[in-house]
Amino acid sequence: MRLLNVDTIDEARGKLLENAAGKIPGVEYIDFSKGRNRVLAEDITAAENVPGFNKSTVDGYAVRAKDTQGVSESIPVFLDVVGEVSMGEAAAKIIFPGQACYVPTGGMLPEGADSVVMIEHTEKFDENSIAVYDSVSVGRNVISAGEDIGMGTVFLRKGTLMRPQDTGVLASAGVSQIPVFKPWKVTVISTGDELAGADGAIKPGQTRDINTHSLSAAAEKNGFVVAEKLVLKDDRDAIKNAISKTMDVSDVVIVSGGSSQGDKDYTADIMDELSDVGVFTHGIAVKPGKPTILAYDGKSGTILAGLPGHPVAALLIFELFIAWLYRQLTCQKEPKKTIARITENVPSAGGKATCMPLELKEGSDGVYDAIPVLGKSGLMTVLTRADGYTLTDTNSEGLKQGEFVEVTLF
Ligand SMILES: Nc1nc2c(c(=O)[nH]1)N[C@H]1C(S)=C(S)[C@@H](COP(=O)(O)OP(=O)(O)OC[C@H]3O[C@@H](n4cnc5c(N)ncnc54)[C@H](O)[C@@H]3O)O[C@H]1N2
Ligand code: MOO
Repeated sequence: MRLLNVDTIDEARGKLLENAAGKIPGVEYIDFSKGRNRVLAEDITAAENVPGFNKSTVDGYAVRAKDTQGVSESIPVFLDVVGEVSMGEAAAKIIFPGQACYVPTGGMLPEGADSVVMIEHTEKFDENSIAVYDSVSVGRNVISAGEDIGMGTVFLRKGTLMRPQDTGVLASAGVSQIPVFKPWKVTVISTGDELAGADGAIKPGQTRDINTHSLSAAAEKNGFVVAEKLVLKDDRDAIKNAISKTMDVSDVVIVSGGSSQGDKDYTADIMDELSDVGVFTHGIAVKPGKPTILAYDGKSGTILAGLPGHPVAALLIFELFIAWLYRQLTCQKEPKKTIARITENVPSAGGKATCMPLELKEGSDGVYDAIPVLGKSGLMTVLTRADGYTLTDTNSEGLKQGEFVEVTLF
């Protein structure tokens, strides 16, 4: 009997991290506006205050708050209007007690003013004065200089996966070039005599190639660059040649199919032959994905991953190991999780962690119900129906109806 000597998920991750510790991606500087989905390689410190001046958040009159103490709709205070601030220009006047200055929303507060009364709470009294019918406190209707970001403070951390709001905050602070981790170059090789393309009719016994496309899409989703996509027959030499060639131009070479124990399952042997560290994991205690192969070649600095041919397993294992490793090496946070209530019992896979796809529906009490999407790992719709997955412990007895679990969203 040839049984795989399986690692737990944590053991396999530990070995991956240890062997690929040198794979921390290099750093490149790019225009901040092109940063979406890239990962910051350094903390970003503000070289200027944001905003750079005390800024009104309303159209109104800049005043000294003290002057409006005790004021109400029936007891106004009369202030002299000494001028008007223009948008985009420095406020020239100084506001002394008893004075006010018109300021538009976004305009700069004149020196001496510490608050703004909204225009609708004032009335023109004569050419040069207003009646104020509202009492304001210091800072009212004002964003203070540096309130958003103080000069010299770190406002984005290394490891941030850039979202639109991060692009916005960089713009606000005048940071035009940002250091980001270089994306890994990933080659995706699908193997199998049965594989056919997406176009045209297929013959009985053929299967349309899914993994080349889904794994390339997963690579791109994680910010990687797909170096090559190849679809090969179960031909040992052809597979070996392809892996050997693409190792020179890739950080990761993924081979889907041929990971198991069949007569034509060459992937593990080939990866072992081509890498100096060799295969350090063949078999992981996870369902789906048990036959996964992990190897490392220190000479070329290539991670070799043999993913199971079953498309659901291939995609989940990519996320659990390859995307996870990149996140670890680039100091990223793990994807957000939500809590949801399992709607039915799901038995455990016996000594294996289960990566269970789940569909989320909002329950009557506002808490998410998590409906297990049951189905074999050869059925791609299992993942299209799912909103995320939960990962059970290796020794778990399974999921119990009504139990709350953490769901990682896709
Ligand atoms: N005797 C055993 N057989 C199998 C075991 C086992 O432990 N003992 N494990 C099963 C599990 S679990 C998995 S997962 C698969 C892994 O198989 P391979 O990685 O060797 O992949 P193949 O045999 O080549 O293919 C499996 C299945 O997936 C389809 N496939 C493969 N590549 C693609 C692709 N690019 N796009 C779409 N579908 C693909 C292929 O046609 C097969 O149906 O082994 C089990 N067997
Ligand atoms: O790994 Mo297999 O994916 O359990 O189907």
